[in-house]
Amino acid sequence: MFPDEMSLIVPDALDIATCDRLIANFNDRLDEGGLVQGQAASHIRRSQIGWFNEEQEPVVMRQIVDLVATANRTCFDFGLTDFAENAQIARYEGDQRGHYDWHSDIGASDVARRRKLTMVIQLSDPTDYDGGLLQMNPAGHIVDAPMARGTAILFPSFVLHRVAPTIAGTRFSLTCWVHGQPFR
Ligand SMILES: O=C(O)CCC(=O)C(=O)O
Ligand SMILES: [Fe+2]
Repeated sequence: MFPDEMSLIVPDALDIATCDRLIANFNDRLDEGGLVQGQAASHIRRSQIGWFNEEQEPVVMRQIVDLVATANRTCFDFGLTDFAENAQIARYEGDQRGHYDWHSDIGASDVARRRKLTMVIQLSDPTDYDGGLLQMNPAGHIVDAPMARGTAILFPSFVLHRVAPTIAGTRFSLTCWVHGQPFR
């Protein structure tokens, strides 16, 4: 069964304590994101990002792997083979109007062309920021992602999505990609 509106919502993918811990661990270790071919492209993306792997966060990665396996088996049925990139933590600041303009996650690089499934987890409480909405445009209309803390949103990596400008407070997210043979 392919999910409605192309995206699958999984509430409570991470518990609140884990969201808090990831935010606290990463908050002072994030660097400016949104470099496009080495150039700052703040009109496309303004956020600070960091990365973690299975060694650094074994429990979180295990939860993600299990969740993705179930989601793929029950909904997407894509040919997924590996997690070829580390997981990303991003921070969008209201006083910088943190955002990420409309894009697909499938890119030209060797790794980005193998992205098939994208998963975003909402790490922040919705009362901690205004704006900063994750939105998808799977079929010519905009679908807002749920904001509840710990909720995972999974969608095919070719689906257009954005983070609308954050206008107050701070939003943190966790994003990872699952890879396989490029779509054909
Ligand atoms: O932070 C988010 O909610 C989405 C991030 C994203 O789309 C990306 O890193 O490709
Ligand atoms: Fe994205």
